[in-house]
Amino acid sequence: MSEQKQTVHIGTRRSALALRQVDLVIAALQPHHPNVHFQVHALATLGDKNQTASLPSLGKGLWTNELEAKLFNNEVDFIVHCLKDVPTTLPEGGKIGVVTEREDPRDVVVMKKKWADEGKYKVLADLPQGAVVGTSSVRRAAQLRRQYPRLVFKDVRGNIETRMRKCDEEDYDCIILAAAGLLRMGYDERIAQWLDSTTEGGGMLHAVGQGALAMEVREGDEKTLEIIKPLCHEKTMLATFAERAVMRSLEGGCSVPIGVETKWVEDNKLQLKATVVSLDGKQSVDGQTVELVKTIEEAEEMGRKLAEDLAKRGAQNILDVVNQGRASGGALKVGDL
Ligand SMILES: NCc1[nH]cc(CCC(=O)O)c1CC(=O)O
Repeated sequence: MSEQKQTVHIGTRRSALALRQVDLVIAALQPHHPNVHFQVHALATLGDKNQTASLPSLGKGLWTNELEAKLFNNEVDFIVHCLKDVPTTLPEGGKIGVVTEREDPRDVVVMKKKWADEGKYKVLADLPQGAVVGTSSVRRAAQLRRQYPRLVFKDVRGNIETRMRKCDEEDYDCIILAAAGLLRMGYDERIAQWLDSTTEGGGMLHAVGQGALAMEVREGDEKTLEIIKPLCHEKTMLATFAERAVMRSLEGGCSVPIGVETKWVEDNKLQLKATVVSLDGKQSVDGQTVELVKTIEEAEEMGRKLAEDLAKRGAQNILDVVNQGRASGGALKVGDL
């Protein structure tokens, strides 16, 4: 008699990217658990439903709250998140059990199709005075304002396909996206320029956790943890937990102008860079450190220490202005400045 199949329930957003990510997770887990049926539960979160408001105005948990409700009422056994969308402090009872091996964490430029086809503009430095860059990320807008003060920044909301369509058809010259989303969806050919701390002409540091997937479980659910742990990538988990500690210590959220970059420079030595930039791009505080990191605790302590260094050198003042502006309903759209 065939062995009874066990069913494991997975929660996910229902965007094309999120569904693609769950497919990748199931394809990687199934060989480890041939007798498990993975059942996908997809839903729209606040961030998916509200495609018009600025991201900062939607608050923390805009990509996760509804999924965590299903986790805590036992409708799902774990959630597949984009780690960068997971607030740095989880609700009571939630735990990040697994972080997958990271896709390329960089941000990239997608040029308007007309410009790409004509070869008119290839990189940000080619764009003329007043050219329009689409992004709803204050992190992206603040850093690029600093590097390219002649450019104009304008909100662009929606999933990857929607944002590329708006770029091609509406009043944008380019948009800024995460490479990871484009690569997972097979849109590699739309990548015009890669942006990181070494980009010629001016780049930027990526979002905390960008490019990594996180699997959230109920605290103490060792059974589910046992099922998903084959996908845990230690170096990515350590690096992203150091990044998350920077943001947590600066009391930032998903929508604050904090950029990071991590790199394993020797076997167990982690290089951590971070930057905090004012929304208008005119003030910034940058820092970096290299430390021996072998445990989550060491990773988080590294992030905390760098955050304290940044705060002492003016980063906290920059973030206080950002948060005061938000509290008074100030500039919440990247185009408001
Ligand atoms: N909510 C936006 C979001 N969350 C995660 C990704 C990219 C995929 C990743 O970082 O793993 C994106 C799209 C983007 O920033 O362009």
